[in-house]
Amino acid sequence: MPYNDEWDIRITDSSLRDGSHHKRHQFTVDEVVSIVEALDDAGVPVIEVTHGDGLGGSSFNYGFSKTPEQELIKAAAKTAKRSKIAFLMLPGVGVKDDIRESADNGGSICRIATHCTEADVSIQHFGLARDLGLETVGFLMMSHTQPPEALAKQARIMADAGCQCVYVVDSAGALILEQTSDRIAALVAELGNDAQVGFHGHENLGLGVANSIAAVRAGALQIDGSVRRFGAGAGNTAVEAFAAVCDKLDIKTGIDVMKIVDAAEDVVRPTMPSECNLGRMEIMMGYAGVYSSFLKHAGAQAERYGVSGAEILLRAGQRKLIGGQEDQLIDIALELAAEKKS
Ligand SMILES: C[C@H](O)CC(=O)C(=O)O
Ligand SMILES: [Mn+2]
Repeated sequence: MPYNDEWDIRITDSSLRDGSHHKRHQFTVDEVVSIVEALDDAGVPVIEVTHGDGLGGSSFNYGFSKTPEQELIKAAAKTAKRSKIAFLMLPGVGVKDDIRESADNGGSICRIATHCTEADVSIQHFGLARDLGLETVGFLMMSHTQPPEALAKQARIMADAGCQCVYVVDSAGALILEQTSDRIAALVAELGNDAQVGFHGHENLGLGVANSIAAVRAGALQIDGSVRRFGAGAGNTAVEAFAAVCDKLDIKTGIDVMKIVDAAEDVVRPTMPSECNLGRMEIMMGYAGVYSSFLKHAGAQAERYGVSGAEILLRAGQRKLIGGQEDQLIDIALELAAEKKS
């Protein structure tokens, strides 16, 4: 079943949220306005704008924002003519008042993210979002760590709480083709008509676009990406490449391929501090199953303690660290430094 009359699937661009990790949360209002203008004009249906770690993420632990995220959400909503503006919140990092403020500032899609075994912490937030008349999306982060059946049970908790689309979130860019489609298929089977299923990919093993196509073939109706891959780790599925592939496969996205490739090159790239690399640290994240937003934190600790960033990430994967445990990267760096001395 297609998403609606216009699209077979709906694409959400996350460059102004997931890209915030790569930019160390330094977006300005002018940058947000120029990116939203270009994406809106290219037909991107949804644009997500928030601190990389969601509402309330601006902090010592995650990194302070240059511009308050509510100003960015407001500017995005004022600029967009057709695109809807989404925002992300992680219960505990953000609070319910952040959702109310984002809605007041023009955000219309509330995306609630939890670790993929802890969907129950999202229940009250989905309730609030629906009461406010917002569209709702649920994010099961680090989905590679759980088998399809376990993820489907967590998706059911979100759907029963009022979530209208549950995402398999490959936070570590660790899923490989069938591992993606098996998870999507399990959620589709569990949710039926109760909620849609989505996929959020990362490029740490170079599989973002291929995994997203596998997800669509397994029944996903919503797909995330970031123009120019502007996201954490090696970045997200490139929206422009994915839109082009969909066009060739006759999957309707509503995105104008010529306009989105221009937006990627001429508007988004100049706002990026650098291209999102697929170097040894990023590959290690996909290989070891590490949360993509750990990249900058691991890099900083590697430099501070004179140890290998790739080693830090490998150990983070072995310890199965999850979002919120950024401080443990310091312990690992200290441990590696001590081993180096002895
Ligand atoms: C808060 C995270 O950055 C959410 C996300 O994009 C992911 O887990 O991937
Ligand atoms: Mn992500």
